[in-house]
Amino acid sequence: MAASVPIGKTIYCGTFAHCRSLSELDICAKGAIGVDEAGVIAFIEREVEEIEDVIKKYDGWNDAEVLQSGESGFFFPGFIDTHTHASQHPNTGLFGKTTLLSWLETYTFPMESSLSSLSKAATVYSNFVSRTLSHGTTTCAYYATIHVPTTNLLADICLKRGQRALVGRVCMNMMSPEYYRDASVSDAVKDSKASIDYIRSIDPSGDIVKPIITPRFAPSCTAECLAGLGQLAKETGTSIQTHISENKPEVQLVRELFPESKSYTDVYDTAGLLTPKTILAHAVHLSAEEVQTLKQSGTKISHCPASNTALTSGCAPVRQLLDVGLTVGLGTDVSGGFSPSILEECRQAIWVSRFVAMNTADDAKLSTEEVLYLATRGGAQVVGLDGKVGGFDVGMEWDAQHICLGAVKEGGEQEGRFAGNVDLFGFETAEDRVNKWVYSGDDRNTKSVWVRGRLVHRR
Ligand SMILES: O=c1[nH]c(=O)c2nc[nH]c2[nH]1
Ligand SMILES: [Zn+2]
Repeated sequence: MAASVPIGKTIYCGTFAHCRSLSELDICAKGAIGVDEAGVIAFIEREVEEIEDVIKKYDGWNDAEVLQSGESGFFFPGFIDTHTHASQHPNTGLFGKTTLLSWLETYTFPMESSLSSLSKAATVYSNFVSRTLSHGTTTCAYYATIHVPTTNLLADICLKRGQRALVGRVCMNMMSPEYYRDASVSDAVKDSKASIDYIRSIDPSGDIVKPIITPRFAPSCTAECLAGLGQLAKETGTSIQTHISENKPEVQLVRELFPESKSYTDVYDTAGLLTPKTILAHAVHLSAEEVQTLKQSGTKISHCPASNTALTSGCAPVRQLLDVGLTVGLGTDVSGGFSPSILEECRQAIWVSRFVAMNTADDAKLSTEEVLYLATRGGAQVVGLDGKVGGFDVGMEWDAQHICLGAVKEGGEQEGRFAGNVDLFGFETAEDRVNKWVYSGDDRNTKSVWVRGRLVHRR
C-alpha cells in the first residue's frame, strides 16, 4: 500500500514555493528540504550552494536520496480539494444549459444511482482517484453515493493509492427519485454509521482516510434526517459536508420547505450541523447574518468557482467571506465543475473574482498568491489538517508535487517531456514561473506527487 510503504530519508533540492499567508508566496531558489522516514519535514535550508554542506550539517543524512527540482522546475505543496463528487466523474463536461435543480434530475441522480454496482464503482472511482492524484491533489473531500458498499470501496481505493481523503456516504430522504433515495431517516443514519465504522476500521489512525457525514443538501433531507445526522456527528466526532446557498431557486425552495427556519443557514444550525468540522460548498447567496452564524460556529467554506459558473449559479463573494474571517478552500465540485484540477480551480477563482470586481470594486480581485493559499493552506484548514499539510514548515508532512515547465530551446522546440503548455524563454523569475504555471499549466507539468513522503503519482 502506498500509504504504508517504508521510505528512506530524502532531500528535495533546488527551487521550492509555498504560501506563508494569504498574501505571501515564499519562493526559495536555492533550497534543501530534508524529509525523514516518517515523511515529516526535518529541516529546511536556504541559500544552499553545495548539498554536501547540508548533508554534513545534519547527523544521519549521509545516505539520504537527493532529488533535484531542475532548472525549470519547483516543489510545491500538494493541492487540497475541499469538495468533489467522485460518483459524478463519468458526467464531467455534461451539463448543457441546465441549472442546479434540473441538472440534478437530468444528469446526476441517474449516474449516482448506477454506482450501486461494485464493478462500475471500481472503474469510476479508481479512474477518478488517478485523475485527482495526477493533477497534484494530495487530499480530497469526496462525496460517493447513498450505497454503503461502493462508498466503502472508494475509501479502500484512496487508502491503497495513498491519497488522503474524507469519504462521505450521501444521505437523501426527500425530493429525490424513487429509484435513488434513503427509505427512512433511520436507514440514512444507520447506513451512514455503517460507512463511518468501516472507514475507521480500515484506517484507525485516520492518517489517510476518514469518514465524513454527508447530507446531500437541505432540499434532499427532512428536518428529522438532518437532526439525526447532526446527532450522529456529535456522538461519533465525525466531520460533516454538505451544500449551501448555491443558486437562487434552491434558496427559495429551502424557504418553502423549511418555513419555520430564518434562513438556509438556520436549517443546518437547528440540526446541529454547523461545527468547526463542517465544510459547506458554494455559499454564493448568503445574507450578512448567515455569514456571521457560520463564522461563530467555525464552519468552513469550499469555494467552487468552475461549478458555480457552469451551472450559472452565481459568483461567490470570496473577498467578503475572507474579510469576515471565514476559512475558505477550493473545490472542483465535479461534475458541476468540469475539471478534476485544483489548478484549474485557481484560475477560475481568479476569473470569477474579476467578474465580481467589475460589478463592485477592485478589491474583490483575488491574486495568484491568494488562490494558491486557498488551494493549499486554506484547504488544509477546511479539512482539519492545519499545520500538518499545505505548506513547507519543519514538522509538517511532505505532501508535495514536483512541477516541471517547458524550457524552449534555440530554434523553438520545447525541451523535455514535461513542457505542456508552459513555454519558458529563460528570462523568467521564479515568481514568473509560478504565474505561468497557474495560468497555463496542467497535469503534464505535474511530474511527481507525494503524500507523507510516499510517491503516489509519477508521470
Ligand atoms: O454542485 C452540486 N452538486 C451536487 O451534487 C449537489 N447536490 C445538491 N446540491 C448540489 N450541488
Ligand atoms: Zn457538490
